[in-house]
Amino acid sequence: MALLAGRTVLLRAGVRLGAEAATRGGNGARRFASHRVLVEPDAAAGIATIKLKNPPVNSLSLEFLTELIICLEKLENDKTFRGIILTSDCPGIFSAGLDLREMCGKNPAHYAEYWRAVQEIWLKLYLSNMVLVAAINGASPAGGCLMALTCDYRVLADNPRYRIGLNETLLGIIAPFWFKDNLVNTIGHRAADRALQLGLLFPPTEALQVGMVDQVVPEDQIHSTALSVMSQWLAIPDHARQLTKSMMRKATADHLIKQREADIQNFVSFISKDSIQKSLQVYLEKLKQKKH
Ligand SMILES: CCCCCCCCCCCCC/C=C/C(=O)SCCNC(=O)CCNC(=O)[C@H](O)C(C)(C)COP(=O)(O)OP(=O)(O)OC[C@H]1O[C@@H](n2cnc3c(N)ncnc32)[C@H](O)[C@@H]1OP(=O)(O)O
Repeated sequence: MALLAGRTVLLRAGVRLGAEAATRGGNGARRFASHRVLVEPDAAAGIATIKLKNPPVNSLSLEFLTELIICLEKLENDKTFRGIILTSDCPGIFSAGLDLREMCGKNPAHYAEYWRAVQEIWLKLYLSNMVLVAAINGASPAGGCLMALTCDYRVLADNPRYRIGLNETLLGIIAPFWFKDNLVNTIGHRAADRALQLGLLFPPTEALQVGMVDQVVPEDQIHSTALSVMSQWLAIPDHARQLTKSMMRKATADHLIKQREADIQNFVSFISKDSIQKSLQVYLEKLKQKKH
């Protein structure tokens, strides 16, 4: 059933899927992997585990986003799968968010192409017909947090270094309205107002308290917990759950869909400003110097 999916992916022609491979797993399910997106299918259970693998920090580059979008489309169109567990293959990092190098020192056409891909991954995840469970096994700032927020349920590993939140203001940039909408829908208006203005990154206990995640578990239990949550969600008849999900999310998604082009133009003109470019460069430089 395709109640929510089925929209077109608008992406640059010629983006390579790298070493994409499709083979048959032990249980007969197709196993497909690209350079950076590993898919572990469990056909019997109807679940695919997506492991993000773009070391060192799973930053969301254009190529990585493109691979992820294609992977999600394949899974969405494959009736074998009713649920996805989204997790990371990079130790200690779920995702560092948008790749700052895609937003620095490039031309307006590149910024526009990049932003369209960011919008697309959000729409694909947020409107998926499948049950999405985020098994957050590492730090999850900004775009990394946003990916987790699109899921139906979030389990976070209990490690004080695994902070999660929309920290855009700390970089001198602004979370777009649809990041904000997704956060407000998750933690409520007052908590989102404070979290966004201060760019808060919540450690696990606080993330649970504010409702940013649904459960915090010891790190070695993250996958088993995600599987058990998934089986609970998959016990609900698909049509009822999907229609309910659509009812809950459609207005938020439509808010972006109706003004996608204007949102791209806003992003391009904002990110192209000298002052913003300067802030991003300083932030990147600080990240690099942190090690030395
Ligand atoms: C009227 C108003 C109109 C408004 C219009 C609005 C328009 C919209 C505006 C723009 C909106 C943009 C939204 C942005 C969303 C984002 O996601 S921005 C990205 C935010 N991410 C972060 O702040 C995370 C930064 N990274 C870290 O904090 C740490 O790296 C980590 C994730 C906690 C991991 O730490 P550690 O394991 O110690 O690794 P590091 O040594 O720090 O990093 C390793 C290398 O990776 C590089 N790197 C890290 N993060 C990124 C990244 N996001 N992008 C690119 N590269 C990254 C880091 O520099 C290191 O590189 P090397 O030194 O070369 O090894």
